[in-house]
Amino acid sequence: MAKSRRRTLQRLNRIEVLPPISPPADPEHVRSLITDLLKSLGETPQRHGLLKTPERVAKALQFMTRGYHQDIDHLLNGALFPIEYDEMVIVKDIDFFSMCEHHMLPFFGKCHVGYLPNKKVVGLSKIPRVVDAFSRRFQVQERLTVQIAETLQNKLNAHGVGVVVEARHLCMMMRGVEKQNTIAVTSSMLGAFRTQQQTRLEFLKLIRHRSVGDSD
Ligand SMILES: Nc1nc2c(ncn2[C@@H]2O[C@H](COP(=O)(O)OP(=O)(O)OP(=O)(O)O)[C@@H](O)[C@H]2O)c(=O)[nH]1
Ligand SMILES: [Zn+2]
Repeated sequence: MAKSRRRTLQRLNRIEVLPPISPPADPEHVRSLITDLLKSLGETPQRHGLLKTPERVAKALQFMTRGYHQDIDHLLNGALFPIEYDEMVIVKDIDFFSMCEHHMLPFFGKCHVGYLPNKKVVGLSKIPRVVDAFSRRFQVQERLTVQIAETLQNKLNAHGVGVVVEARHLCMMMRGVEKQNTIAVTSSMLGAFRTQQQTRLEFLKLIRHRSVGDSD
């Protein structure tokens, strides 16, 4: 099989193996698990300060993992516009928060997205929404990066997509190797962003460029 076809199939496969949309967790069950967790860690869940903690944690976890219940098609449908614009579109400095799947601790930072439209553009706000849908889950940074890029490529049928994610991982800061200033950078370059060096360089230059509204 030709190399490029194998690569395309691998890409499609990765999209197809996205976890299905799951129903929201039962809050009562999560609350009791948190109570047990507190007990196991040596706490007394009945003491005053902890009485509402399981409920608060259940709510917080539900919020921080809401990506599992988001339908990307639904999210993008209605915001794909047939517009003749064939220059690069970039939405950069998108703040995100995710949770590392190894330690269930946050990793967070910025995501930069660029694409070369092919007869249609997507509503600008939908790009951060896609970033949120994939980051609000238990993740590794590499998979997050690829899922954002491949979803946009797939849904927009773009000439190319580039995604760069820069993040700090609390599992490397507050435990483990304890490095406070380390930033992990990942990227996924598809289509023209992979095959044309000039396109990739333009994207990388523009995401480094100082933005409107930035202070001096
Ligand atoms: N590639 C990748 N690794 C990650 C990510 N988040 C956390 N990790 C790493 O996952 C690895 C898990 O390694 P293990 O040796 O199984 O776990 P550990 O003993 O807790 O590792 P330390 O963090 O080194 O203490 C660590 O090296 C983490 O830094 C991520 O998004 N991408
Ligand atoms: Zn981790």
